[in-house]
Amino acid sequence: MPRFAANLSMMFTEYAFLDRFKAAADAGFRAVEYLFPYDHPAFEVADRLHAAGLEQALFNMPPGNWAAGERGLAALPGRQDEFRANVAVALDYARALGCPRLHAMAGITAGLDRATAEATYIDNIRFAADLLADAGITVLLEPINSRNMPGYFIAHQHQALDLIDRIDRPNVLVQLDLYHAQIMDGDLTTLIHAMQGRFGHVQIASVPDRHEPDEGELNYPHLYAVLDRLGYDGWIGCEYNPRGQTTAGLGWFAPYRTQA
Ligand SMILES: O=C(O)C(=O)[C@H](O)CO
Ligand SMILES: [Mg+2]
Repeated sequence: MPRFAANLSMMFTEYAFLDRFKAAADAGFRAVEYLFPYDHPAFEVADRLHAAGLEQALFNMPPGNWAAGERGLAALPGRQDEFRANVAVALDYARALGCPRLHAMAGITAGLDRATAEATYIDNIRFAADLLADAGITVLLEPINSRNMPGYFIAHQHQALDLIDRIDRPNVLVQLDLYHAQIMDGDLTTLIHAMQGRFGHVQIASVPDRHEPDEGELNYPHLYAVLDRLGYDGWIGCEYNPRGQTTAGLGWFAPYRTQA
């Protein structure tokens, strides 16, 4: 049975961030993910997580200047020192939260020399993987669709798989966001089978509107069954924008709530 993690960057936004943990637990979730916890001290975030009895499934390493349009640093030549300092920051938070997965965003590399960006990325992700391995943390790489994030370093699943082969570290896996994968690649049942063992986290949202997974062109109950048959026992992150009030849109979650 699938196990779902509420994404607190997109869900329960009716509440202040630190209050979303209890809201998610009250709605029946047993795990959460979000983009960035860094506006709050790690101990404060951990206190809310633990008070709500939740697991921390995933969060992102610091992405550079998000407000200025930066979307990660890992593939940006000349930003290696900042990226590597950010890995240490994320590690501190991951230890406080007991989080075994960190997403390393690559950055907007349109206009940059591709070979240089790839070499920078491989070196940086190797650094992150080696630093995080002792803490038992997996580094995740996520292809992001070019409609939502034009110019982002990787948009297709095969690009991430190729880079992971070249990075050659056992604790580097794909963050398989099925919303992005449908937009850029499609054929998801075959794709998931082909990627068995290569992804360490899954995320979902409706396509094309990125709402609850009960509308749009994807048959998510079929995809949950595919993941189950492959023995995927990780979390499925609900990275969607609710159509309205978060709990009003959780009808899709009812059949899975006891397994959450
Ligand atoms: O954009 C996504 O789907 C993600 O999961 C990134 O972590 C945030 O942009
Ligand atoms: Mg995602």
